[in-house]
Amino acid sequence: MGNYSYLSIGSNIGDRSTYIKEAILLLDEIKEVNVVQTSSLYETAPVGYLDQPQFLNAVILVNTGFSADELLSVCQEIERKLGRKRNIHWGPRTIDLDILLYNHENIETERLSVPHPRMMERAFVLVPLLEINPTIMLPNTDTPLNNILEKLEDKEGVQLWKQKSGEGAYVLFES
Ligand SMILES: Nc1ncnc2c1ncn2[C@@H]1O[C@H](COP(=O)(O)OP(=O)(O)OP(=O)(O)O)[C@@H](O)[C@H]1O
Ligand SMILES: Nc1nc2c(c(=O)[nH]1)N=C(CO)CN2
Repeated sequence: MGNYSYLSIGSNIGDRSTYIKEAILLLDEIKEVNVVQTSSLYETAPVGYLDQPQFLNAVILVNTGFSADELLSVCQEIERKLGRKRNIHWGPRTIDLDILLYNHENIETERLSVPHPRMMERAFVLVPLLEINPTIMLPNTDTPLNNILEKLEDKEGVQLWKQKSGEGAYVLFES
């Protein structure tokens, strides 16, 4: 499967870490998706809509035969399976799966913008992303994402919650 994509995962309702593990399992079960790397889990202060519980966030790297649009549909199906309700914009959710990057492509359609349009202003995305790829560059630029993270104020709002142990898809599943 020739495509690589980084996905951001977040949850701030219920058993947050189980929702995140379930989402990773459901993705990895799909024939056309292979979860290659998983970041640690981070507890993060909500941004955008502040009156809601702390999130758990992670970033994963998948290898996939799907197009970016097909991958988005798969992510939205997993959100539905895990009971995501869209009541308040940026509000609380059982699970959220966003496409951060897809190969080195720039994509702009009705339903999909890649790179994710808000990823550069989100320490809850950049910290786990840089954990699994410390030298990642903003696609088609010579800008290291680490330089962007250094300038963000909300780094303090991102705290390690569960350190991953080893590499691969299931590093968060050990008890
Ligand atoms: N890169 C992307 N990843 C996921 N959804 C995207 C992306 N680009 C555009 N979208 C569109 O955004 C719409 C709203 O997504 P969602 O409700 O998950 O937003 P959110 O995750 O709460 O907010 P944010 O997009 O700021 O993280 C989706 O229906 C989807 O069509
Ligand atoms: N800490 C944190 N804040 C958020 C998050 C998130 O995943 N983590 N997701 C949002 C909408 O996608 C809005 N705000």
